[in-house]
Amino acid sequence: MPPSSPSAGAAVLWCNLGSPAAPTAAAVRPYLAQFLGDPRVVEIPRAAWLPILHGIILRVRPAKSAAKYATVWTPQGSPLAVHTEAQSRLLGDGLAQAGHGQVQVMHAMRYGEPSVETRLQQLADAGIHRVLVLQAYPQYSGTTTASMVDAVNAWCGRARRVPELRFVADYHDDPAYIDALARSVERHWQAHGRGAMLVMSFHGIPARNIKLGDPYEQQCLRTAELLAARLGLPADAWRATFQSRFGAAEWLQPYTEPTLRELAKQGLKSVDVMCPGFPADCLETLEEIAMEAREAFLESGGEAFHYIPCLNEDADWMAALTQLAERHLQGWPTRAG
Ligand SMILES: C=CC1=C(C)c2cc3[nH]c(cc4nc(cc5[nH]c(cc1n2)c(C)c5CCC(=O)O)C(CCC(=O)O)=C4C)c(C)c3C=C
Ligand SMILES: [Fe+2]
Ligand SMILES: [Fe+2]
Repeated sequence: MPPSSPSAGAAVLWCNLGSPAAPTAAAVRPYLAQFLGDPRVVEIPRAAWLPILHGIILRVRPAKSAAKYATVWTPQGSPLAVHTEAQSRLLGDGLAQAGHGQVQVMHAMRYGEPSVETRLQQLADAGIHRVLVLQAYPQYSGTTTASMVDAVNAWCGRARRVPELRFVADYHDDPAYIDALARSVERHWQAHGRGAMLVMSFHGIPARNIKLGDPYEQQCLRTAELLAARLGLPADAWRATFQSRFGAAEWLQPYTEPTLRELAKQGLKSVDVMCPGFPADCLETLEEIAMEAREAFLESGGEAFHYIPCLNEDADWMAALTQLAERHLQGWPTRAG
């Protein structure tokens, strides 16, 4: 298809946060510089924040983060990158099977590679001028979802031919997403038995963002309520918590690890922990939850900690994602012939 053809189908860009290129301080430093230099992520005035970021944080954190990444890294790369790429391939297969053979699916990362900019340029070079931006963030947050839109807009700001664009803001209450999560919990219970409580841990954000209008907390709580209802859990059998606090400011509460410690001290012996806001396992789930939070629970008197993996390449989840993409592709030329 020549690059200027007006009917070269459409593309889905499956976007996730991204990982460093390697679990080394040298590779983590530029990744963190890009991530923590994003004004959507840290909303402290630049003049105050950049000296702290470059003078303190980027001197200390890369080595510590790299050591954590090393504990979860796979021969194929970071778990987040491996799962995101596989999901993109499976979404392409799902759309092709549903008859949308003209849709090209690619994955892109907000920080690191393959960047949103790289992918938009590749699509433009291939003559594709309709792009559906679908993000691996079921719950909307300005820190993540809007930041991805910024990256798309940054490329568009330099492009001569701007593609027709669609963004999916969130799918926190999508019945097929909730159902895929529920089935993954049920499968886990069948294989490993059922803990006395299900803790659903979401990535945190600063509490201030909520006061300024970010719907993230409300959407996380809605996901958790819908999932608990779908599983038939009474109110005292589940909790929604927030993890990965960064810095000294107040973040969304209750915090995951202190909650797990507290529950264990109150006599809870067994717990199932899952991370419904992360479609792909990553540092924050495999290291912070499945390793660190486990240790905290067991240290505090808990006896059985079961981590329920993220949806990753789960078939129900991939079907849910395919349906979501199909709904948002409507009206675009997606079928051959
Ligand atoms: C200042 C801070 C941060 C905000 C706000 C934030 C929001 C946020 N993040 C995710 C998803 C992920 N975050 C991941 C890693 C990670 N997050 C922060 C900081 C903030 N996140 C840092 C500094 C890091 C890097 C690791 C570290 O040094 O601690 C990841 C994992 C990436 C990987 O490579 O595995 C994900 C995924 C969401 C969904 C979110 C807001 C809703
Ligand atoms: Fe994060
Ligand atoms: Fe973390």
